[in-house]
Amino acid sequence: MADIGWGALEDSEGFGALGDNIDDYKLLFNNDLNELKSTVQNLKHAAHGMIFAKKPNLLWDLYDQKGYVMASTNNMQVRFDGLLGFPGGLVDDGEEPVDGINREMHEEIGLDLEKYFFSDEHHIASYYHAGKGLILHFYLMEVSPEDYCELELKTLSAVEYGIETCGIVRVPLFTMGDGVRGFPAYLANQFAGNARSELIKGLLAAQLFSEKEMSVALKAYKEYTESQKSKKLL
Ligand SMILES: O=c1[nH]cnc2c1ncn2[C@@H]1O[C@H](COP(=O)(O)OP(=O)(O)O)[C@@H](O)[C@H]1O
Repeated sequence: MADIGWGALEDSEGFGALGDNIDDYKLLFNNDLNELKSTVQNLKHAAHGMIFAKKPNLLWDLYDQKGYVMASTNNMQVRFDGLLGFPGGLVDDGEEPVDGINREMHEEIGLDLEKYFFSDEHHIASYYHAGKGLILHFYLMEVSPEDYCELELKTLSAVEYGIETCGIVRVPLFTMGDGVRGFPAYLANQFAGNARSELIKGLLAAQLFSEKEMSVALKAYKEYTESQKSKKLL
């Protein structure tokens, strides 16, 4: 494989560097955000969003699917860099995060901004990574199941499809008989930034999972990843 290094990507490669510890991402409250803006020079912002629809139905007459969650594009494993993440991206200098997410949503999933756009009301959390000088803003938007399916189809003709985005995936919202396959196994993928935590937060905020259901799923995910550490996989 040719090693061509970073080239033109060099300026931004540090933001996506692998090996983050989830504790590096601190949840911000309004005052924290204002204080950071006045005290830290060269803060960089990124904004990502989860689009979901609620449609309880039984997959194979067995598993309650609860609904649809577009937890990805802009690159999920499937991202250009091999990771999973939500649509969105870096906010341009001088741009507001909410304008950044709308721009990125249009570029990456072809979101029709005349019909759907993210506003401050959709913002549910922001996180700060001090080492990277990066603030991640996370948004959540519900659409109807019919519109969700239409949005999915549009992703194939988005400007960035095949470049930054390699296709969307739906997140399985159920757990199978072995207690791992389904949502817990999905969590064991590699995610960009703190997208795994954002997904968990988004599913709870959307009331697609109860706290109890989530804690059972997280326990299964943790036990599974722990058990994999001692396995020879290749
Ligand atoms: O879904 C996500 N949630 C949280 N952080 C993410 C997600 N996707 C990417 N990131 C992080 O956001 C930053 C910007 O990456 P991204 O690839 O989205 O921006 P870009 O497409 O503008 O280069 C990186 O630090 C990356 O690790």
